[in-house]
Amino acid sequence: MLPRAGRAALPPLLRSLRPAAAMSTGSFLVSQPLNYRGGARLQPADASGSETAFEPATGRVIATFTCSGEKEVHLAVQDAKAAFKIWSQKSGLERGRILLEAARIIRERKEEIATLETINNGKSILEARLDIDTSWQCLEYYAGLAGSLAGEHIQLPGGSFGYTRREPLGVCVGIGAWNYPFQIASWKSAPALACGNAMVFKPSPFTPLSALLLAEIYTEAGAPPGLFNVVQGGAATGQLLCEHRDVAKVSFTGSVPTGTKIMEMSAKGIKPVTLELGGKSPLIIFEDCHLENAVKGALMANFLTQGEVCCNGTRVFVQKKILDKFTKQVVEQTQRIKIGDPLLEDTRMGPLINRPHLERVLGFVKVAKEQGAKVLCGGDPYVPEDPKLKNGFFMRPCVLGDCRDDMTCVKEEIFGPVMSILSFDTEAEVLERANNTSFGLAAGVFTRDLQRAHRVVAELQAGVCYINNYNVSPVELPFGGYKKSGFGRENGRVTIEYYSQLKTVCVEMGDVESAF
Ligand SMILES: NC(=O)c1ccc[n+]([C@@H]2O[C@H](COP(=O)([O-])OP(=O)(O)OC[C@H]3O[C@@H](n4cnc5c(N)ncnc54)[C@H](O)[C@@H]3O)[C@@H](O)[C@H]2O)c1
Ligand SMILES: O=CCc1c[nH]c2ccc(O)cc12
Repeated sequence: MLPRAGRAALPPLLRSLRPAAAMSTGSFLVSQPLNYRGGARLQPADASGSETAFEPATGRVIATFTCSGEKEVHLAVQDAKAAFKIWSQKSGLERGRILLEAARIIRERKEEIATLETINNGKSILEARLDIDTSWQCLEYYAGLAGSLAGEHIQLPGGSFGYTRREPLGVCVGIGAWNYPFQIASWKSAPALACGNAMVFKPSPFTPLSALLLAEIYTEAGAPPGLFNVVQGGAATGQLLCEHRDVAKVSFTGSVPTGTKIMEMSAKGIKPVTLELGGKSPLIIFEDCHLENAVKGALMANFLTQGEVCCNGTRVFVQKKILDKFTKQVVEQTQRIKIGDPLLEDTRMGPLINRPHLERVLGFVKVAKEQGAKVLCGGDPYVPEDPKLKNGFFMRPCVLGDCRDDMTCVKEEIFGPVMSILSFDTEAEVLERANNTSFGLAAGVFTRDLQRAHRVVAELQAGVCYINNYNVSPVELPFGGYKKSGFGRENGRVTIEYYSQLKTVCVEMGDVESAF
């Protein structure tokens, strides 16, 4: 085991986060620099504007920070390049050992990281803890794979042979969305580092904080300075990263419009990209399902992280015979969801990410009503009793009935707690309708008929399909989309291929047979 830095060597954010009192709703503030480069937190060398981060539960500003300009982005990439030289020479086993140590530290600090995530994102502490679990599990998983990365040996005529080497790409850029800040940083960095790459990560400017903890943890675990760097900023900073000539790959999680721009920029530099984009996923409930599980599945498919989840099954197709019974139970359970201070143990839904996003989601509900959908519950702003939450970005989770395929709420990604219920008659009909979208991230089926379940998922145009469950994401399984929901995968063995390149070596054991 490599030596760990002592507690006294801990950088300031980590230490400042330790006192529990500073980690309660309505009191957390950050004033330290939020960039991380070369193994230390620092102010960026130059600026491209500034941003503010909020605590969604109270509407308070918790951090104001400088967005990185061209110089800072360049320095971060250079630091990553220097670290890459050292890191890529280590054996997979050595890299795996450091990832394992980082996973252990994340587990040890789970409560602190989850609390920070809840304060900055608004998701319930219960969910934040699960996110952190999936994060350290991801590091453990790729730590395990790192030691077994290998090429092939291929026998050729006359004793000659060839072999392949799986080599890292170099400096990889990760660009994240705000809904799973720590998890996105972990899911991108773990496979990248396991393969021998270095990374510069840019979080969403709405959630700049938790990626810094990950950076500090990698350093504490023994990663060379510069191996994992954090630059803060929005579109301009992201663009500088994508266009930098020393960046070998971009892995992006976010919206389709931004994904399109990232792909255009990467195309100019012939850089491989992974795009984890949006969705409007179908969840199909057949009349022979286990109803209680299907109802639970529909809530899981729609209301985690206030509905701000890319793979949510927001088009809930229910076979006619069970429509009324299913809808009644879904509405009853949705109305029981406890909304409030996300740091309280019994809260199950916190605030949305910010005021403009809340207004946007409420706007979708308004349009749905105008287009003939029936609001069966929620869909309005919510003001918790606790006075410190009166400026928070809360709404009540919404179930829309009488939905049709041509409605805006059924066609567009809302990214909030709004479930649209649609009815159907036959398997062929529902498959046709479920696939009638330009997205293809996820899909779900609830049925007791195993043959039907597999027949239906084989026809669904989606990268991730669930049978009799929804929104579980074990790190062993690849995750990613079809169609406009993106390409490339995160998690699972296959992601190694997205963070490495194959070199073929051809070895001649005889004389050269020249054609000349
Ligand atoms: N498929 C997935 O795994 C997944 C996961 C989470 C979120 N999402 C999607 O992300 C969206 C919500 O997240 P968001 O609002 O943060 O998305 P977004 O596309 O607005 O921003 C994502 C990231 O890209 C950066 N960015 C913005 N413009 C850029 C540019 N021109 N060049 C480089 N970087 C740029 C942002 O600063 C942010 O860090 C939803 O559509 C959701 O479905 C998808
Ligand atoms: O929000 C969409 C799905 C998701 C949940 N956690 C992560 C982490 C990294 C991603 O690229 C996507 C997701």
